[in-house]
Order: sequence, then structure tokens, then C-alpha cells
Amino acid sequence: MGIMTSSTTFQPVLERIAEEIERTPGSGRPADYIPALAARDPRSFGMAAAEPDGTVYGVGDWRQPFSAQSITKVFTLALDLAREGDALWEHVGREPSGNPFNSLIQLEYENGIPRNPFINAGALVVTDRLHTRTGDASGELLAFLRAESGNPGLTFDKDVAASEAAHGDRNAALGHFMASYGNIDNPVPTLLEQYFRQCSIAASCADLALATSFLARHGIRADGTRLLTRRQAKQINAIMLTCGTYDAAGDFAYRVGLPGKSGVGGGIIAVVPGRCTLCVWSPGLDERGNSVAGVAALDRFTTLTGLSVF
Ligand SMILES: NC(=O)CC[C@H](N)C(=O)O
Repeated sequence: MGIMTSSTTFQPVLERIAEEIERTPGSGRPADYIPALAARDPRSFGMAAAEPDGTVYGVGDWRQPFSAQSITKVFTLALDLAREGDALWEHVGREPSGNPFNSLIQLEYENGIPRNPFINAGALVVTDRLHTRTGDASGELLAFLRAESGNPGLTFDKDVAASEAAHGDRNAALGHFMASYGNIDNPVPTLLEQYFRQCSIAASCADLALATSFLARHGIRADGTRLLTRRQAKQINAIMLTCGTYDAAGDFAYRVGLPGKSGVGGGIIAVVPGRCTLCVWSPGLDERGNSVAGVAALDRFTTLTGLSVF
């Protein structure tokens, strides 16, 4: 297959990738620290590509909802940045952490200011600030995802949220620790409830590829209104590239060459600015919490199409 031109449909390349993935034995394991996620079939695989005009292509389980988890951190960041602008960066950094997504270790050295908005500590800060500004951070997020995906049926998965809350000691520790530095406004239990609801949102590859399209459209929402300035959209894409897959961000950039964001539900979103967005889902994770087949599929996509930011 040659390098893609702007008029090419993405369907054949997605089909080819799905065939290749099917031929490679499934590897990785579903997240087991959130019991409700452990039950997923690691062989599930879906992939969608959305063009900026809303055309979506897909293969496999691309219409099956899965737990969005940390993918939602991209959207809460966008929603908060749109409201508060650069003041946010006094409360959370923009550097890769080089540590696992739920690590506590850097926080004390860095006085309760998390390295970036995509590790759990940073996402807690962003959700806290969005909650202060809107009174309902997770509700704001859900409304945004419904509007951008065009799917009014998107909803929270109460079982996943409850399962995570019941095993949420580490996120609670992060929240309380940052509160001790004055970097959390809301009561920590309120914040955790918001954060677990946020992570529990169930959505398909098609939904999430469409919901990410504002980043391919340089900040413009599905209805044509502007959420982010072009510069802010560029900034979020840059943070996805450097921090979106945690301590594997270097390897993800090396293999895939796109801004991306993973979640422990096995989903990964990625952006080809100006051209398309992608969402791939397969629940088997590597030891850093990224979908094994998902990264492989995105690697194949950029290799086969020649579409990457490099
Ligand atoms: N990497 C992830 O998807 C982590 C999100 C998960 N809800 C957690 O806080 O542990």
C-alpha cells in the first residue's frame, strides 16, 4: 500500500491492520487492579479513524463500548484549559514523568505539583479545577463527549466507578497528599467521586475518535464553535506526545509518531493534526498500562499510511 493522499478512504488500511492483529497471538493482560475491568476478553480488538468532517471508518469491535479510563484526561484538560487558560500551569507541570501513571514518588520532591496532566496526580488537579469552575466536572465531561461523538447514549458505568472507588487507596493518597500542599480546592472525597465517574465513562472507538476530532481541527468543536485556540490545541497535542502513554511515551513516539493517550481499559486515542483522529481498543495491557495490540495497530497505521507528525 502506498502513502495515502488526502482523498483516500481509511477503510482498506484499517482492514489490513485488523487482519494482521488477528494473526498475531494476543498478548498483554487486562487491568486487574480495577476488578470490574479484569473480566474483559483480551482478544477483543477494534479500531476507528475519523476525518475532521465527521466521516468515520472502523473495523472489528469498533462500535463496542469499553471503559475510557485515562483517555478522558485529554478532554478534562481541554475543558479546563478553555476556561482558565495558562493559570492552570501554576498547578500542574508539562514534563514527562518517567514514572508509572499512579506513582507518588515525585510529588513530595516537587511540592505537590504533579509533573503533567496525564498521570493520575495531574489529572486529579485538572478535575478538581474543572469541578470548581463548573460545579460538576464529570457531568461537563459527559455532555462534551455526547456532543462531540453525536452519541447521546454515552454514560457512566456505575459498576466500574464503584469497583475503582473500592480499590482507590492510591488515588486517595495522591489526592490527600496534594491537598496537604494546598493544590486541591474541593474536599478529597468529592474529587475522588468526580474522578472515578470520569474514568468510568463507557464509549466505543467510533465515539472516542469523533470526540477527539477537535484536536485534529485545531480546537474547533463538532458544531463549528471554537473550544481551544489553535495554540492551545497544539499544546495539548504536544503534551499527549510527550506524556500520553506515561513512562512509555518515548517508545510510543518512536513507534507511532503521533500524539496519543492511553487508558487502562485498553483504549488509545491518537491525532494526526489536520487529517484524522484514531481510536483503537484491545484490553490486553503491557506492564506500563498501554494496550499491546493497540500500540501495534497504531504503529502499523502510521507505517502503512505515512501519516505521522514526523
Ligand atoms: N491509566 C489509567 O487509565 C488509570 C485510570 C484509572 N482510573 C486510575 O486512576 O488508576
